[in-house]
Amino acid sequence: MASVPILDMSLLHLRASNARKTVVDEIGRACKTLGCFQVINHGIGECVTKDALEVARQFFNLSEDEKMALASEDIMRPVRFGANSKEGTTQKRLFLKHYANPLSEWIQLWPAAPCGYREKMGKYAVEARSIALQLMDAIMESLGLGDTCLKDKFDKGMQVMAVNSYPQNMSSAPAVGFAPHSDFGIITLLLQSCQGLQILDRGQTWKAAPCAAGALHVHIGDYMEVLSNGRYKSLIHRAILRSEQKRFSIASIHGFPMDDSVGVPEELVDEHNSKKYRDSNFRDFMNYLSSVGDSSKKRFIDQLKLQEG
Ligand SMILES: O=C(O)CCC(=O)C(=O)O
Ligand SMILES: [Fe+2]
Repeated sequence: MASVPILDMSLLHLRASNARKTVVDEIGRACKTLGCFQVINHGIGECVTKDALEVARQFFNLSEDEKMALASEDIMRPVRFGANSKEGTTQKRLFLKHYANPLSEWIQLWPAAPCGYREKMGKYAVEARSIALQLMDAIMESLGLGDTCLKDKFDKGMQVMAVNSYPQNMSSAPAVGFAPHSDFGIITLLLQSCQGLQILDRGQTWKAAPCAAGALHVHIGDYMEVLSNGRYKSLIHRAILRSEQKRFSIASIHGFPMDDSVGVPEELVDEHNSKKYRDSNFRDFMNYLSSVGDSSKKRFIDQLKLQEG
């Protein structure tokens, strides 16, 4: 099992004391040494997370035809349903992806069934976004960029919800349900119905991530690697199938506004630290994705790296 720091988010609100600084430093250390951490006391109620996982389960329980009628397979569409059979794994992960911010703009495109999907997933999406904003602020603060104009970009930033369903592993051999990858966004909040997430630690060893009740898993995406000029590397992770049961997870991925370019902040570039990544935006990522397909072993971040020297 990976030793993932569990941080108390309520301490972030104590601006007047040293408590906030202590947590910000701990977050910075976790981002640097591991690329992920987990948070407790984040303020999202237990019934909100339970309801979101429950409507996810109900969505995947619909017939194939019903699911296909509620979402498109087209990679460029805002509500997308698909399977990972192309990812080189033997058993299928099903996924539903949709945008979530601003919610009022997207929610009417979300699946109209099962009953309560929009309301319950929407409630979780809004709360997850609020946590993500607080965490992105804290992470920028840990880089010494607390007062930059990035706040506005975070506020108007995009949010993609990836709702995943993994079958029970029926074979006696371990099986990967989601091939190794890093997420393209700035940070990802991951809610899991049970254990199954594995992270590649800095010793290049796969370790199971804990799944404690009430804790949310947070990891660094490719765009945070760019925003930190490589100080915080995006986390490579995968999901394995459980032999005991089906598994569901909801990844809430947070980025800049869709058309805004993400680049290395000038504060992080000097004569000792060259700019390590080129500017890009979400559309560049989508174009990259449609050019390589889901099966790519390459990571988007590798396309952004500038040559040293
Ligand atoms: O199901 C999981 O634990 C991982 C999901 C994931 O990595 C993703 O949706 O990007
Ligand atoms: Fe992921």
